[in-house]
Amino acid sequence: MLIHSASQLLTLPGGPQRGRELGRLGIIPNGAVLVRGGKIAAVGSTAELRADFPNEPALDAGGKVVMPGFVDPHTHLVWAGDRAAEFEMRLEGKTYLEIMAAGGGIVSTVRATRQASLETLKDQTRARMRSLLRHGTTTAEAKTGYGLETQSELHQMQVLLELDAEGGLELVPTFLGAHAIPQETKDNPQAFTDQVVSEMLPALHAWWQAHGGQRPLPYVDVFCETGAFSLEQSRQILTAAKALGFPLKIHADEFDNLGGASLAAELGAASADHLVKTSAADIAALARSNTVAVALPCTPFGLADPHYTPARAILEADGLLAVASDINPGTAWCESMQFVIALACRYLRLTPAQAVAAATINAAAAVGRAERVGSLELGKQADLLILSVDDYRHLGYRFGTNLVQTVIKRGQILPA
Ligand SMILES: N=CN[C@@H](CCC(=O)O)C(=O)O
Ligand SMILES: [Zn+2]
Repeated sequence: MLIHSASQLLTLPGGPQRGRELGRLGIIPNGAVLVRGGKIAAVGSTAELRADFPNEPALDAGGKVVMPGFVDPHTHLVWAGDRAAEFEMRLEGKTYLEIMAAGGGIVSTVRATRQASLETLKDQTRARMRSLLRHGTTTAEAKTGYGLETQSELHQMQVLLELDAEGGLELVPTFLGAHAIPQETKDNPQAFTDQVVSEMLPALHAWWQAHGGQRPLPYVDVFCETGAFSLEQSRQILTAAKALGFPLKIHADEFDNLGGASLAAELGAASADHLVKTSAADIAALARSNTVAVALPCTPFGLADPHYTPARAILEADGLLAVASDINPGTAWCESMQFVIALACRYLRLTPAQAVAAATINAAAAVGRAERVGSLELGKQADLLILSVDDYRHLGYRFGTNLVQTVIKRGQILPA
């Protein structure tokens, strides 16, 4: 299939974009892309590709933007129920950490999720996945983390693998058994940390040998935060995971600066996420590493908190920056990377070009898939979008409407 007559074909060439390089879109005006066998077979001008492939079935992009599908590198997609009541409590003055300390927050979603059957969890998660796809996300990282005990966490992992196997939105699984301290051990975070290390991670490893098929091991993540896991406990969990061969991620500096970003850099984690209260020393450590800094602007927006990730400082330091939705039932039920881009332009002070690169090729790097998705380059997976606009800067500029007209996943046009 030859997709032609794109006003702007955004190719995002040359791999992940560090520091001031961020925003290299590789725009081909009046561009075209040849898709064969679910992969990108050629990119160029419409005139060139039409001359070279005259008999190829054609799809007219109609003078609109064509670009890679968004990669959402941080989601909590699997949960049951909702927390609308907590939203209201926050508006009335309670903080997220206060609600969490009083037995609400993450553990209240844990109660609902533990009770839900596999089919219920799949149905509720599938509905969100479809919405992500309609908004242009073609690959998403997805975390467990609403079980907080081995069987329930593995149940959520099973949901993720089964939904991924259905096709459509492609999922990159992450194990987040260390998402919060469960009610059972709420006065003893160290006991739960020890349980994650000695029971959950080995069980996950064994489960993966039986159920993971050919897939690489999933990421292991931890919520390093006041009221969740301390820096030392996070180190214990991530070090144990690394020893078992798992690739790593961390939630760091959402509310307090505990040093989780430096820990991520030291352990070679794929990403460190949130990074709102990150110190200059942590930023420098990240910038010296290949750990991607993942900003989640929907989260402070969702909490009506004025503090956002210091994205410009990360870029000045020559760090790798990506953006993600952080979709979750507590702080940020947002299915749209377009909205993430709109927030990133305003609150992270990124240009639309920087935000687009942070939501595609750099986001792919944050989930270890930069060789396969996130750009339109020869041999990569044909995951692409046709927008309803002729200038990519409408991403960021406009918000609250879906500017994605057509989604193509592995070369297949998805039903609208
Ligand atoms: N901060 C920790 N985890 C999620 C929130 C999850 C929830 O509140 O249910 C986050 O990344 O924002
Ligand atoms: Zn998260």
